[in-house]
Amino acid sequence: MDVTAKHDAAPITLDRLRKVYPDGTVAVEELSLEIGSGEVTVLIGPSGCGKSTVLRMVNRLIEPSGGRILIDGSDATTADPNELRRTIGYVIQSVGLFPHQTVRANVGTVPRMLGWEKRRITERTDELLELVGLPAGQYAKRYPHELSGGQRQRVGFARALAADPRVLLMDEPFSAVDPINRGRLQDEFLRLREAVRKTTILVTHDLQEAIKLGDRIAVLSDHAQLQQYATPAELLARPGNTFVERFIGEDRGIMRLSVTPIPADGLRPAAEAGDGAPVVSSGATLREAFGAMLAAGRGAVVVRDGDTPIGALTAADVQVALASAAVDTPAA
Ligand SMILES: Nc1ncnc2c1ncn2[C@@H]1O[C@H](COP(=O)(O)OP(=O)(O)OP(=O)(O)O)[C@@H](O)[C@H]1O
Repeated sequence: MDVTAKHDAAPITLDRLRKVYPDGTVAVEELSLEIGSGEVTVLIGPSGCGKSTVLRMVNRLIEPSGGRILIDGSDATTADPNELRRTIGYVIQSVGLFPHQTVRANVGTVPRMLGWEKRRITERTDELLELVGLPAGQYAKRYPHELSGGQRQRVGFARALAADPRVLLMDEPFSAVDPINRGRLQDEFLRLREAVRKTTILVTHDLQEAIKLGDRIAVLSDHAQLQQYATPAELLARPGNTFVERFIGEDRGIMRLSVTPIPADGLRPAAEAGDGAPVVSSGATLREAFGAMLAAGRGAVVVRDGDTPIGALTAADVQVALASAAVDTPAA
């Protein structure tokens, strides 16, 4: 059985979505957002600005006070909440695994609710455990307390994918994990995304994470007011207003290095890098190229396409490439 995309991903439209809590708190004033099929959209903004409220309205853990949520064109706000949740994977910071159930039973939760045959559930859970790097032979029979925090998070991710949902909601999924494991889990998420393309809304307060994982980033201010909705490169090159500029902060230039590719047509002859210069691949970012120069104590790198050197890039070229990327990037 193929564990990867069976159901197509679905586009999501938030249409003038609103939430006022019973005590009168306006958590979401009126938010409209288009999320493309198979894309990862990150919601980011200051604490208390309404990110989790927005996310939890999509799977109706919180009932909207107004507006609509269209998933693949149909209105989620009028769907049966239980049925809706079976088509939406949900990953949260504290994972929420059932402590008295094995890893396999945890991952099989939704397929069991859907009445799948036992054998099909076992096959599916074992494949997903393999996919998230926890081979079933070793981990399926363990209980959550017999796993590390990062491993529990992976089980949570496998569980969210079990019934092949069209949509994934992730609320601070990596924030309870230490920085080293967080980096690994983020890398794994990127790898899994290639295999399992789900429309994903991810909430984080970590800008680096947003830039690394998001196809698009929605920057929100209090009451979930949308300040800018753009790709990471656009956001960093052209913050839409002073709120976004302040939110991104002074590391904007450095962060832009990691979203700007090496310019294929702006390279010098490879020989100009000199003997023994460090090598990077043509698909690398300016950050990787600059990092390789710093690590080797050299002023240039050789850029290779496979085994073939296609040119050289100097530290000064990095600066020029960054400046011209700002000009080339279309306005958000
Ligand atoms: N059940 C509730 N009743 C009243 N107000 C609430 C309730 N839940 C959340 N709020 C308020 O709604 C606002 C938005 O909360 P929410 O949890 O969505 O923010 P957030 O951006 O996810 O915050 P954080 O980044 O700190 O997790 C906050 O002012 C919060 O205090």
